[in-house]
Amino acid sequence: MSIEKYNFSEKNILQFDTSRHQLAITTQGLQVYYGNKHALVDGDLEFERYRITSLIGASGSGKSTYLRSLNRMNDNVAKVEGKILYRGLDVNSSKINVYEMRKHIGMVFQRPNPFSKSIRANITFALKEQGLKDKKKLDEIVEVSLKDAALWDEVKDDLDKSAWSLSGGQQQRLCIARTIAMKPDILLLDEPASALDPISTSKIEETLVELKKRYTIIIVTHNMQQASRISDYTAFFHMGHILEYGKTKNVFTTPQIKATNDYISGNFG
Ligand SMILES: Nc1ncnc2c1ncn2[C@@H]1O[C@H](COP(=O)(O)OP(=O)(O)OP(=O)(O)O)[C@@H](O)[C@H]1O
Repeated sequence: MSIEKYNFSEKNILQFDTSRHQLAITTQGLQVYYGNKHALVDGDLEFERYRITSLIGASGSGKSTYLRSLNRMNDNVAKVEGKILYRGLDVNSSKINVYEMRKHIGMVFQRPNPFSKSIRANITFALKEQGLKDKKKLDEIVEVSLKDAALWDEVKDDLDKSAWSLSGGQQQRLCIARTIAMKPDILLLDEPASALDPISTSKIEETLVELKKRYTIIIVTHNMQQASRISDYTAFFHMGHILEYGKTKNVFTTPQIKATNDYISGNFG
């Protein structure tokens, strides 16, 4: 398939045939440099569709660098080499329309960052920018997205209140709702609960486990309990290398290498 600029639309990318394609996204030979700093040395991973994969490892090991490369958040910040294969296209190609691609591969950041707008407008803003005007349709997307992010019951009577009136945990679920309103295939989350209290954290975790029925989720986390509670697969990063990858249960109970064992048992990092 040729990759021309602006062709990242549904009709131009491969449709998933779930009987044949089990992988949502794959990276091959991904390497990232910040100037002379070789922050990601060998980023080869495959992400199974409709699963949660945790990226774990000590501070500075390259987890966020890897995650942010998956939807080109490192453009203009770092040099990214290698392939990111998604539905027949290389996301890392200079010919990709990054704006369109991010509708398919969405990201939620560490700190909740709702727009300074109403709860409703946080969800409808990008949709309206894209030309969706039908109020009924917009209302429907607001409701479905907030329900999917497990926030609807808490905010349904306050949709026109400022998003900033919400608690940190609610703001983060609003950011998840805002991202899934674009109907992405893949959700990237960079420590989405690290700034939240334990109750908000467990709500986010429950939400993610529900969401994996329809989305492929890749999450950076420092919280080992969180990784083992919610993820199907875990990748262990160490000094820019992905040293271990496998089913979460196996990585946590029978790690294959000492560095993984040391990290998950708290001996370093
Ligand atoms: N914008 C940047 N400019 C220069 N160096 C950077 C930049 N971002 C990250 N790095 C460096 O790249 C390496 C990997 O950082 P990265 O943030 O990916 O690690 P991490 O495993 O996600 O760490 P943490 O868990 O602390 O977020 C580190 O040495 C970091 O200092």
